[in-house]
Amino acid sequence: MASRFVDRAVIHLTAGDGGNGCASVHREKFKPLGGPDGGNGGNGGDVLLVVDPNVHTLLDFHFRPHAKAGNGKMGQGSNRAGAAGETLVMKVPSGTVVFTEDGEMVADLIGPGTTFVAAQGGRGGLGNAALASKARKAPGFALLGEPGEARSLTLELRSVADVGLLGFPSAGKSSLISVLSAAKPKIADYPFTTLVPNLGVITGGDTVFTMADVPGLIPGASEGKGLGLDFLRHIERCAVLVHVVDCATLEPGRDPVSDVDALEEELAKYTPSLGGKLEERPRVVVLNKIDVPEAAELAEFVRPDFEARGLQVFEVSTASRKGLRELTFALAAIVEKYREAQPVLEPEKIVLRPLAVDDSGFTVEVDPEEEGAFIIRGARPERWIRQTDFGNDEAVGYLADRLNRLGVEDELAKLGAKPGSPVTIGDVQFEWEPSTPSVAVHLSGRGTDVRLERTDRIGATERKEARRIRREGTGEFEDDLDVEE
Ligand SMILES: Nc1nc2c(ncn2[C@@H]2O[C@H](COP(=O)(O)OP(=O)(O)OP(=O)(O)O)[C@@H](O)[C@H]2O)c(=O)[nH]1
Ligand SMILES: [Mg+2]
Repeated sequence: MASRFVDRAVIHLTAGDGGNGCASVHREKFKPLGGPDGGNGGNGGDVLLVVDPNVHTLLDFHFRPHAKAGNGKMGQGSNRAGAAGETLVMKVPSGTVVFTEDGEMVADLIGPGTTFVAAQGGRGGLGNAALASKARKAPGFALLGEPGEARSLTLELRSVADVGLLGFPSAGKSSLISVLSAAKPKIADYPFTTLVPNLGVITGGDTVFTMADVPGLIPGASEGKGLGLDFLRHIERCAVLVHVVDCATLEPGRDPVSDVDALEEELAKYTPSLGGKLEERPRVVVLNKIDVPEAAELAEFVRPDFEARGLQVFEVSTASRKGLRELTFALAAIVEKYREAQPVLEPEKIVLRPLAVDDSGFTVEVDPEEEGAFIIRGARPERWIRQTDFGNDEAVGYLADRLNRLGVEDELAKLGAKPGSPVTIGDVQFEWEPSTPSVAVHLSGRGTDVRLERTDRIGATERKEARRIRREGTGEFEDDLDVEE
């Protein structure tokens, strides 16, 4: 029998790459030297996790843990933007909690439609039309699309049930759900029948509530015995915990009071990762199997012990269906009370995006591994590196201008960088060439494309068009551009 608990899955997601921008020059009959008209590349598709009410387990991810969204298409001439890459939607059950590889919780997805942007598509690169400016009238280059984000995430399912059942294996937890609701979980006389929590919907008077049954718990579970404590995350959200006690067990050393005590001891060792404390959750005791005469006697005998602890006690038999009505109504009342005390949470259609961080800064440090070398860090410089086609001198010149304008050069000079000092940004290392006036002239931003007439004046209309493309195409780039007009 598999002892693996399946409501946890590690998935590997790759968002789509952004399409490259296009460097193109407008051509018309009798007017061979037109302005730049290369379109922007399309953004890569995101990978989204979306809560779907028809999905109940994470099992699918177990078998198919890899997923990739569509790439953005390249921009083209005549100002044609590349199509955006297709978004990939992965359907998850309500109650899915998402963790990063470092174990940091990044999303807790509850309610149909709740969406988490799990991996962001790379931005498309700007085409040369959008890069045109007064100083760089006909750029002979375009920006590369950025690679899509690649991430490994751990998904964990925590039921959003109102009532959580606890009990030794074979106490009758699954049986109880099956007689109280329409759920038909697997019931058998061997322990650990339940490997995946079952969920049942129960009606008590005007109250409709859910009940989750979790795999049997045994002493030592907190050290990993049996199925361990992993599945306790399923009851973290429950309004009330129900101890289901087998009063008919013939196992030596077991009786209702010590069973409950043993499980309470294990519970105390579990730290809910969603916060809150399980100790504070209300509990009731269900003494099961009273259709067996000895069990009925035992139940009657131990009832006062539990009541003395302030616990509500119900004697039931899922076999002869005794005591179920009372139990149902009592649970409905506790759930009602709990709901009234909770702030109303309607997370319809919530979209969780990674936090927007301030990416304007950068740092320059001495490279600890290479003498006389430097490392530049920062979201913008690193992005600019990814956008640069290093096979194109003009594109490299544009990068140098951007870095210079950000203040990277000043900072390097301050730290004592010399011409030729190795400088690393992201995945790329190059030799630092300070833009002395002569260099600056060399990288003046004029088109180096032989088809371009360098004196060609760019008209106001073209500049306006470039602005429009920037705005409409990939507006998010605005602050990245160092276009002086
Ligand atoms: N006589 C009697 N047997 C019962 C009653 N309730 C459950 N059983 C039996 O107890 C056994 C275990 O029942 P389950 O509902 O599978 O128990 P469980 O607590 O879900 O067990 P695990 O999933 O293994 O933790 C089965 O053989 C049931 O038929 C009852 O009220 N009376
Ligand atoms: Mg069961």
